Amino acid sequence: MSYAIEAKDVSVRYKNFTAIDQVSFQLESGKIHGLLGRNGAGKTSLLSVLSAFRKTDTGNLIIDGEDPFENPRIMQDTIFIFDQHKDLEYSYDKVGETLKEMAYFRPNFDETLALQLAEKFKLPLNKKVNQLSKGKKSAFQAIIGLASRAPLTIFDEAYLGMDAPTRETFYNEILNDQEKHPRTIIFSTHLVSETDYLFDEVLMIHNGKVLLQDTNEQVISKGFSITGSLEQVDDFTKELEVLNSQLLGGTKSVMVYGELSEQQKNAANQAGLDIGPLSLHDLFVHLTKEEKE
Ligand SMILES: Nc1ncnc2c1ncn2[C@@H]1O[C@H](COP(=O)(O)OP(=O)(O)OP(=O)(O)O)[C@@H](O)[C@H]1O
Repeated sequence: MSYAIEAKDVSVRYKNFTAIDQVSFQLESGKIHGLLGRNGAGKTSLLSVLSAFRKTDTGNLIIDGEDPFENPRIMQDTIFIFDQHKDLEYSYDKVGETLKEMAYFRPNFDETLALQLAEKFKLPLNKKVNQLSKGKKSAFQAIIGLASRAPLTIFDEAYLGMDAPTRETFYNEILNDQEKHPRTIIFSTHLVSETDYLFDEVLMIHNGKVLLQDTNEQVISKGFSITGSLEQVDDFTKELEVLNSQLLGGTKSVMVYGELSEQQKNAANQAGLDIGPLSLHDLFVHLTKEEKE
């Protein structure tokens, strides 16, 4: 199974508004891809074409070698979990029965896993789906997403309504099952600080454009905090991309994004500057900051 994705000049438009603007990227199969973007960045719009819900307005999208739109094979192999709480209001069947019935619709559905997860998420199997609380409805959908073991599994802010311990269970179960049954997972979020450990690769979008795409490791390796005396920090960072800076008395601390050579790191040490790492959260917050914020 090789659910690699290739997007070339893909746009998504709503009448005159361009939500995704000629983006190109490749997503490797069998990996967990973090799709990061602020509110309105275009995450759901992009996922709507990746999940074959709608056709791209420009460009080419190839999933597992084919155009996914109206493609029964790719659609069967894709699961798109998003906030469907309104639809679930019309689900009058019991949780346990609904999970068991999923096997009819999803060829790889693992009923045993679904029931184990229902126990972990403390889902009452005898309750009707529409009677579940908001967080439990999200857990119910997350279980379907995981137990379907779809070659292309898409979670669009699928944790909405879950409390913090439940979200952690969800994240850990993604990692557990992915280790045993690798698939291509796209996980969209702006809760970067609590999800960063999930991602093999990161696709950051902003105002409908790709801001960066790389392995999580590579992205992190380009973020640094540099702290020291005001003059030394200013001198050292004059050629670097400074994301943010803070001044406390005569001490300045800046966040920079870019490669630092060993020579530059040695020079910083000699100048008495402290160099530290940045988190994916820090990078996300500062790389997507608008000028007036
Ligand atoms: N049906 C629509 N008609 C017009 N504009 C839309 C429509 N759906 C989305 N948009 C616009 O497209 C842009 C991207 O929206 P989208 O929902 O894809 O963002 P998002 O990154 O998923 O945001 P959030 O994190 O807030 O869910 C926004 O400016 C939004 O207002």
